Amino acid sequence: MNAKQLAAEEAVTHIEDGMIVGLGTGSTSYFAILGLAARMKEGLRIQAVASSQGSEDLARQLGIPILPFSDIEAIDVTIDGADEVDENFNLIKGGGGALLREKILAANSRKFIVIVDDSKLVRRLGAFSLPVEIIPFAYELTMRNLAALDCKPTLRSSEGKPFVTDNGNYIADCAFGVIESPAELSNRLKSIPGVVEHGLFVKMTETVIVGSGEGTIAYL
Ligand SMILES: O=C(CO)[C@H](O)[C@H](O)COP(=O)(O)O
Repeated sequence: MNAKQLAAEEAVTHIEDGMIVGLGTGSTSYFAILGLAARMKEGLRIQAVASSQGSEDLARQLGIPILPFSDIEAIDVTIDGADEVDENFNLIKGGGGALLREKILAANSRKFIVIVDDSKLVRRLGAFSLPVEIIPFAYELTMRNLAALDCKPTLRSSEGKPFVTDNGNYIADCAFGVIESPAELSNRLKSIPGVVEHGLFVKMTETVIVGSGEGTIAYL
């Protein structure tokens, strides 16, 4: 079993009958969705909400019921991956482009479990370019305002065209280098008109499960 799968399968053991589960996005969350479906085959009863169309489609294929948001008050547990986790449990997310929906799910969850392989652990965030979701209108100006925060923004592309999120927006991947203060940068990014959301998750989780290539699982 690979490191991502190990972390994902451990996270799934936290899910109990009757829970509403938030489904993350990405290759680690993929294993969590498979793990939930496997537990449902053994009798677990859950309902879910998803952070991307891809995760929703996968869940439906596997028979995991997806609820409309109008039917829920809160999410019991969300399980999701991350691109970087620092020593204070701050995260960079959005490598898969789903950061906006992922943050909405995490912010509305009683518990947010982050699952990663050990390559994602860093002392300080920033080696991974920070994904920032921006609206397409005047995105060139928004990118200039991002660059003024002392980073190098690159418009994410796919097959020669701008990558478009599930929300119809673009992603600017911003190379900051070491991020000294995630909380301060979060506020500065949110103050730029045209920025919808960014991939800094500041103090949003208390549970990080790490799988390693040696087959071990650790809770941070
Ligand atoms: O934030 C995400 C998607 O927007 C993912 O959780 C993050 O990119 C990690 O991906 P993976 O599990 O494939 O390594």
